Amino acid sequence: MDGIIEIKNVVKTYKLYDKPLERLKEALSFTHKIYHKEFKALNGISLKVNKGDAIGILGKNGSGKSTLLKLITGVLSPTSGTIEVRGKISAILELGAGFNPEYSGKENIYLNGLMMGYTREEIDQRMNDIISFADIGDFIEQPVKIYSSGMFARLAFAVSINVEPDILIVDEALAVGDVRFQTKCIDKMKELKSQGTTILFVSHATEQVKRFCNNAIWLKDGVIQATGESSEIVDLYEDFMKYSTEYKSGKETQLEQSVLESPQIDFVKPDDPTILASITNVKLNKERFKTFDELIVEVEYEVYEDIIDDLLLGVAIYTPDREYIFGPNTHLEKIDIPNTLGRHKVQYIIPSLPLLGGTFCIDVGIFNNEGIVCLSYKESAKEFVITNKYISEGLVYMKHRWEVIQ
Ligand SMILES: Nc1ncnc2c1ncn2[C@@H]1O[C@H](COP(=O)(O)OP(=O)(O)OP(=O)(O)O)[C@@H](O)[C@H]1O
Repeated sequence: MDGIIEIKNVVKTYKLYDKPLERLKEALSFTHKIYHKEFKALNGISLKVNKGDAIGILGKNGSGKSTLLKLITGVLSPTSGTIEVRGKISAILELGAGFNPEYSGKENIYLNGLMMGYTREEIDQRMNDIISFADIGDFIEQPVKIYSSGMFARLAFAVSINVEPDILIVDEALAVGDVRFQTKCIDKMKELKSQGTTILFVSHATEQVKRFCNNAIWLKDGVIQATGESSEIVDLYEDFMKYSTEYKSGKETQLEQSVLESPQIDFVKPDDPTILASITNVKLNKERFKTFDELIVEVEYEVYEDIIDDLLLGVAIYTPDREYIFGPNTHLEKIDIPNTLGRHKVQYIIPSLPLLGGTFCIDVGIFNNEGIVCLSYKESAKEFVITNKYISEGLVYMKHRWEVIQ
């Protein structure tokens, strides 16, 4: 089936001038001298949106979100590439766009409705719904130039969602309303969604995107960095914003290559007699997980003494900013590990990872004397990412139940 919006290889270039005068100089130049630099706000965007999709658009300031939405609504045209839209769009892009400041709220409702192709009679039929949704009292008869930004948002929203669009575009408009109004808008957007309206939704409130949208795209420097199920993309995006970890492809490997990059050489005792043991390799079963997946950390280590008493292995999980989450060791759990001369491998297995979304690091250490003397320690030996469907909020999923008492 064809998408309701199809974008193919779209580039949008802006001309940047160092001084405003240079724009004029360029326009008047007989020799066609170029005074501008070119800046690609969008660089090769391809996207297909299906009818009934609710798509969240994520990206930090300047990543190209508004430019993309303006291209879809036709306010801007692309420098190259094609955009096809099959349906009536209602958009709240910038508050105030499409409103005449001198007109009253009511007159602006007519203005907007007519611009969307409705007749006066059709607008009259919807007028009461729009006014009651906006809920700004007598201000509806006042010129909108005296409105607060909150009132403006109410009116703009009321108009946009009461005109039965095929595609509703909401760019950060909710942020200005109060919580009660936001709830009302989300409820109305849900209603539209259930009736098959396609929704494009830009919000810095990523939880809203997670809850409301089925899919999301993450724009970075004018290109689509990742696209997919909304809560997975939100997790990746939030991680990037917190830790600047680059998105890695979701390819799952059997046991991936060690970060320690030690080549597989024969076991050789080091010359340095103070080195009693050493961690030589750490592998994970994959680098991207979902909550409740099995995590396997395989630790390879070498012992250079005939025997090391009380040898213990610890594996710890941290957040990238070194918040300690969990760190058991073989001594505490009375597990014997090989402690004689040679190379050994031990697996640490969490059958069902309770961690919710995010990036995590694994430290690995071998010790003796109940963990007091460290023989070898690898900080952040491996890193893994957890992305999920929206199942809960917080850091870990705890077993729980609910009971209704009354
Ligand atoms: N008319 C313009 N002329 C020149 N550059 C522009 C113009 N409009 C936008 N840009 C630049 O294009 C880039 C993308 O801007 P855009 O407004 O699409 O980003 P955004 O993701 O919506 O940002 P924000 O979250 O701050 O609204 C930015 O670097 C911006 O400075």
